[in-house]
Amino acid sequence: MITLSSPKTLSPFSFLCNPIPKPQIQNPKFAAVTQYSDSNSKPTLDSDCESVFQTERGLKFDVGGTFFRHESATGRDLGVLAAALYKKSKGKLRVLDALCGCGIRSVRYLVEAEADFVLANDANDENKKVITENLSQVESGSGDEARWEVSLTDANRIMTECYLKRDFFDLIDIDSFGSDSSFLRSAFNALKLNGLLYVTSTDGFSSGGRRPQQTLAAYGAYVRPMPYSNELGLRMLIGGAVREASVLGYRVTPLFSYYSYHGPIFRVMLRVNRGKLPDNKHYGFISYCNSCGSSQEYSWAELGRIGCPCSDSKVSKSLVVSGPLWTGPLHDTAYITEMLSLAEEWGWAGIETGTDLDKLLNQMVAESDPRLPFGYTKLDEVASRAKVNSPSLRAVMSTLQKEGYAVSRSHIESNAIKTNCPMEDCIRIAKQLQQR
Ligand SMILES: C[S@@+](CC[C@H](N)C(=O)[O-])C[C@H]1O[C@@H](n2cnc3c(N)ncnc32)[C@H](O)[C@@H]1O
Repeated sequence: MITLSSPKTLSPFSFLCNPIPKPQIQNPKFAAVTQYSDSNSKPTLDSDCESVFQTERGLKFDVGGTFFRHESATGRDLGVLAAALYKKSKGKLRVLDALCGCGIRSVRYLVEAEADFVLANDANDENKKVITENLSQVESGSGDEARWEVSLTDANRIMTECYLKRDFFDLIDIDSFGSDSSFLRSAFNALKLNGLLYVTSTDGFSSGGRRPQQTLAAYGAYVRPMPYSNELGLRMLIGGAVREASVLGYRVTPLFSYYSYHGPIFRVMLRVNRGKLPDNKHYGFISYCNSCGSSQEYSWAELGRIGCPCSDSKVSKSLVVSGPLWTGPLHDTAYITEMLSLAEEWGWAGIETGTDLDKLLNQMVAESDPRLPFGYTKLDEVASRAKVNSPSLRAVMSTLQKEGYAVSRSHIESNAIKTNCPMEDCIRIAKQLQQR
């Protein structure tokens, strides 16, 4: 039962006295607002509609002039599921929503994941009214019993303040514009051991390999153009977190990795523990040969053998290399399976959007098959190399399975497959299918 009460605002921090410049708030053309009506809970995207909407669970949100993206709803759904699993297993959940916008995630963490406490922070003090009004749907409590607080400061500042007070969180959500890398270190510091860090990037240009100097600065990875750029984006994000975590003596494990072309948005849920990655396991390099279309992974120890079997010369103009990046699993299968059962138990089909969460989570389970390699193979690329029309996804997958290869769809690219079948055999199969 949600009751109304007055909000409590976090006091300013006197000892961190450098004034933080007001962040550049993008005036987003994407911030079209979704309106839900009581009669029809399916949203319609319409930038002219009112800025108030209601979720299927009766929560009302005013997005006011805040940055609100309807398309981020699936990312919010996944975050809430993970938070609820954490609460179920640990019995306690304290969340820091470090860039909360209108506070929609904060409310959802409180009501749907039953968080004990949420600190909702946003640097834009013009958002205060909207955030507090939205959070006022949940009783605020007071003192040790406080269920939520609002803070209006820079995310790094609030996380550093919490760390210095030894006030640690079970889950920190960093939903930033562009790259989140500047928030990582203070987020690790403010997180409990075994806690969850939900990080974001909306930097599709960089993962496309068009700004290698920028990816080097932000994520410590030199990223070049490769056909599976959106998976590179996720791996670059995780790799950046691996690097930052190891500076502090932590290691991260991805629980799920989610890409959406709306934005685009790259979101990764990481579990953070003390310790280093053994021998830089899963933190290495990937090569792609533009000539033959094959990809290969290399650990740091294998850097000396970078090359493509299709070329006599080791250094080929056709070969591009990106890294270091996360080369390990994008998802923890057991964890996604738990998320799936919870979504089913709740009767969830995407609480805000009606998205088919079951389908998404099932695809994530399928693409977690340990036999499947880095990247995905776009069927258009296969068709172009085979000089045939693009084959049907279903026919290619069924042929690959019959030939004993591992294969799955990719939640990242609809007309692509993940497979351990070499490109030359994919080309052969595409030609055979064309002849039928
Ligand atoms: C992508 S929006 C957040 C959307 C929100 N989490 C949601 O689910 O709808 C990013 C927010 O970060 C805030 N912001 C930008 N820079 C910040 C900073 N350095 N510290 C804290 N908040 C910041 C902006 O005011 C904006 O509301």
